Amino acid sequence: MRAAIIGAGGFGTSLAVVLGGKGIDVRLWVREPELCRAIGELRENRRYLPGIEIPSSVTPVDDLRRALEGAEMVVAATPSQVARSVFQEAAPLIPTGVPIVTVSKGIEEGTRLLPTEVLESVLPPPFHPYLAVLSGPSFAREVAAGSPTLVTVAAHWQRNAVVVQEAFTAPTFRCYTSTDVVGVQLGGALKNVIAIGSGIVDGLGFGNNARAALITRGLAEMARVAVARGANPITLSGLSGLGDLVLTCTGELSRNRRVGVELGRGRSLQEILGELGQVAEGVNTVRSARELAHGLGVEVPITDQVYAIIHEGKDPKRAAAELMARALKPEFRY
Ligand SMILES: NC(=O)c1ccc[n+]([C@@H]2O[C@H](COP(=O)([O-])OP(=O)(O)OC[C@H]3O[C@@H](n4cnc5c(N)ncnc54)[C@H](O)[C@@H]3O)[C@@H](O)[C@H]2O)c1
Ligand SMILES: O=P(O)(O)OC[C@H](O)CO
Repeated sequence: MRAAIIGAGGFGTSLAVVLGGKGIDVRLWVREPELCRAIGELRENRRYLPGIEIPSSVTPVDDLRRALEGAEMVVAATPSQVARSVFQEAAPLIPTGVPIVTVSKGIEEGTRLLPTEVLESVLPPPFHPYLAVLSGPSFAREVAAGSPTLVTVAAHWQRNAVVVQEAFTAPTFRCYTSTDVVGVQLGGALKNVIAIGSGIVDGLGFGNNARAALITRGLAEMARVAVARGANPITLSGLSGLGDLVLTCTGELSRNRRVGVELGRGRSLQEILGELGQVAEGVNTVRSARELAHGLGVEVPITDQVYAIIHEGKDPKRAAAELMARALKPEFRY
């Protein structure tokens, strides 16, 4: 099999390691020509995934045409806000009838579209049945290091999900399937916002009770939005909901959580992002998630406060106090 991975950040590179490790012929599209050359020479992506050896079956290329020629599976691994521009250029080069799997976790700004919907809007209709999403608790570094990782592959067409499941499954990378394309993508996108909130809680030094409560009420909020957008609520208790939420809200490797910790400590967003040098999807997703939820008439108090802290400079302590002072209510409305 030949696979094209479009995007050589941490995650695209880690998936190249997984597929390449299975002997799959991988073309890894690297946007930056110098980085592309360095990956080829050093067999390592020192910019986004240092210390991990890239198998010889992975060929880094900086040309989309070379990346996509003869591809039997295409993996879209760019940050979600640039997927549209990259795939507008890639569209005429993608072979027909092959799975196109997005691994981006976000909601496009302005359109509020999910990654598969962005791809649908730039690819002609014959490509649409082949779209899929792979999502779940999967830090790139742990995936590439061979730590056991479990994810979900969702596609409207079950057969397509199975093809992708079989292509990715490896001894340390186990894939489940789903047909809830919306639920799986919203789980992956919205958890980043709650992870920033969880980081803020930790940065403020609030302790374990507060973090557990934030995760639990965050999940309730994610499920409300997802259901209003047509998802099955059970999906949100799966790998791409609860699984990824717990990982990102508690794991030291999470960039979204790190942004939150530093915000909670009182540092400015600009300073934090300047130091990070990688994508923290929740920073943009919080805006689209809030718009999406308000448009659907869904209450998202945590998202609202994370938005106000990030984009309106609200004091995190005041945001926490306002969450605690909300009107009293039953935990669930059965
Ligand atoms: N890193 C992880 O652990 C992980 C795990 C699962 C999913 N994801 C998701 O994968 C997606 C990619 O994240 P990542 O962590 O690999 O990214 P990263 O932060 O490691 O790297 C950023 C990537 O974005 C590319 N990029 C930046 N500006 C661009 C532009 N204008 N046009 C095209 N490409 C541009 C860079 O070339 C680089 O490949 C995100 O949606 C992320 O949520 C990441
Ligand atoms: O580092 P983060 O916060 O972008 O999280 C990475 C992945 O989404 C974890 O599954």
